[in-house]
Amino acid sequence: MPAQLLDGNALARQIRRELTAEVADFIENNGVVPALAAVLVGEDAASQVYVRNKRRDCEEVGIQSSLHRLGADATQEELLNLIAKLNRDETVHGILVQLPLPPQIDTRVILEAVSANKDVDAFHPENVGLVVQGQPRFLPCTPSAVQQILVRNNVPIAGKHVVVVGRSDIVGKPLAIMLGQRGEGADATVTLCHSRTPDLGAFTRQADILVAAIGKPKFITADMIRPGATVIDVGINRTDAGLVGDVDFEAALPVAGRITPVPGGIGPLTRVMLLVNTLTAARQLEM
Ligand SMILES: Nc1nc(=O)c2c([nH]1)NC[C@@H]1CN(c3ccc(C(=O)N[C@@H](CCC(=O)O)C(=O)O)cc3)C=[N+]21
Repeated sequence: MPAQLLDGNALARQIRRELTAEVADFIENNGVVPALAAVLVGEDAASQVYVRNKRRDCEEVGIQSSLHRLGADATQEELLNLIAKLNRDETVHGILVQLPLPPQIDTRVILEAVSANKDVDAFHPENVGLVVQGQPRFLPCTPSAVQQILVRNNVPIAGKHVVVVGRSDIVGKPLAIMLGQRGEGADATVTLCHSRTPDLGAFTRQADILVAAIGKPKFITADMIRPGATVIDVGINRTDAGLVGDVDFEAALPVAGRITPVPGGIGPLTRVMLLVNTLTAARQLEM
């Protein structure tokens, strides 16, 4: 039997429906519309598409969104000034600085400048620390998307062996921490593998849940998957053949027990988590 598809588009739609009601309630009770400010620096084509999609998502659930653009030659000071203005603006609850930033700008400096209370990406060191301590203010969007697609599809996590491949600050590292945490949707035994892991297949074949977050097209091949395992593909790789994940999907399908497609898997859910965090930010700031 081929793998069950874990449909990120369908789940994203369902969560947006739930959020629409919660946002309406919030507006009725507080007389304030939750608002996200997106900051886009430069002309990167993919970034423009992402930001447009995020704003469309906001509109669908009743969250206000604004777009703040700077040219590709913007200085760090200009960007810091814009962020300071958005930090002070009481009508803005969430701030998202789309990555990557141009080379003349120090990304760490920028991510630290965003008010931790408005940091809906959860990239600020204070918010990273709170996640590590199990007291999150916001959950990082892609790791949260992975956790939610598992939980909402009743994939058992507690006591299972999760193998995460890829140790980035925005996906692999926080995800490994979250799934290994004590509590709901967690309590897994987690192995974090990366580019310096020798005999990677020996690790991935032990996974009940295998998460591919490497950023290399079709890097995870069928022989690296334990039969029946749940395979979560976080990869978004633009190739001549279109958008492909980090997993060789066609080859994995007859081996895996469950699998997320690309597109239509973790990507759309990641965007939903930004909406969730924006509502959370509005609740915390308007209390
Ligand atoms: N501050 C910041 N926060 C981010 O969360 C952030 C970022 N910068 N920079 C870039 C990455 C990438 N990312 C994606 C989100 C959704 C899809 C997504 O919706 N993907 C669709 C396909 C969309 C398409 O065709 O490109 C899918 O997988 O079905 C993809 C990629 C968020 N990122």
